[in-house]
Amino acid sequence: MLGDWLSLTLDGDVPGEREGRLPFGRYIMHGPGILELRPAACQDNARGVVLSAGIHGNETAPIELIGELLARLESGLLRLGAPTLILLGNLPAIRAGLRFRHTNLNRLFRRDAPLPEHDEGRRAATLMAAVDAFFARHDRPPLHYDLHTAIRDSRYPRFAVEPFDESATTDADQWRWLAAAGIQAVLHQHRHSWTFSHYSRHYHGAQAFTLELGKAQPFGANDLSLLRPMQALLEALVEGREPPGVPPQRLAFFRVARELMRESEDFRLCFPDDTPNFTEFAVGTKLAEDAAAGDCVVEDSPLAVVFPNADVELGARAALLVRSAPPPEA
Ligand SMILES: O=C(O)CCC(=O)N[C@@H](CCC(=O)O)C(=O)O
Ligand SMILES: [Zn+2]
Repeated sequence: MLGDWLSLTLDGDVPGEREGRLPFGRYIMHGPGILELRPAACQDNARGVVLSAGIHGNETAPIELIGELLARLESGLLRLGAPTLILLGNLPAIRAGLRFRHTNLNRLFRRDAPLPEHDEGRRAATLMAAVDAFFARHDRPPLHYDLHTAIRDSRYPRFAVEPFDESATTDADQWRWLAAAGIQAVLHQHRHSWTFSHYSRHYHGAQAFTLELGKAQPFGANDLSLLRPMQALLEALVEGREPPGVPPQRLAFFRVARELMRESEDFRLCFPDDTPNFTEFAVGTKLAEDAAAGDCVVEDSPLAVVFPNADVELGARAALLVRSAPPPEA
């Protein structure tokens, strides 16, 4: 049954059985794209694990990765040992192969602002409620990995975005696990970003990251062999085992210096569309022209660009401008 859950969900079918048995526990379908796995026996080290994918509908590799995880749980190759919530984000956008339909779902995860009255607004509310209920049900250290792929190539194809929060701290173990899982760089956010991983960190104190796992490709075109170390991390988490870790020296750390916002219709980035993430620009380089905000020029010291995208909504982020940062203290 679980092996079919992804395809049934994406076909828009309602699976007949909403609850069922697994070799080492039970599954409960709380709604479309919301699947909880409850272990028969919870391991001592188990976290409350939230894994989300498809928050952007065109980012398919993480969905395929989760499909493999579910198949291995169902066949008993993996021994479920941690409460786990699997979430598929923007279902209509996944079906259409689009990043989003009306607005970027990954900017809507906040409690203090009205949500838009369309698919993405309603989905954000549903996903937040699912996470709240899951973390309330399971008294385990909360963890949320929101799995994505990026539009462009990257000097570091696999990297983590650490959401900002004044009071949350990241356990040193996370860097060791992520390094062992093939993550190559970490980007610290500099302010609240209202993304899904930020939601879990800010409101639940979870160990939470957006994980960028390569470049976005259509279903079937992903090379999952590059994600085997990440698969090993996810498997350890759902089994409630302590994941493998390596010294995090191999991670490159960056901090956001500023966000480049699109303020007007008359906006353009002054570098080629296919510029890879983390490409560095020298002081004095003009990065963008905006009829309202004026030119954006690199000042003080070189800046690298991450997630450049001129084609965003007005008032949205068109790029993160980042600088290398010291590794966090162990
Ligand atoms: O490749 C791109 O330009 C976008 C990739 C993407 O979807 N990134 C996430 C990052 C979320 C975060 O800042 O934690 C996003 O933009 O939502
Ligand atoms: Zn994404």
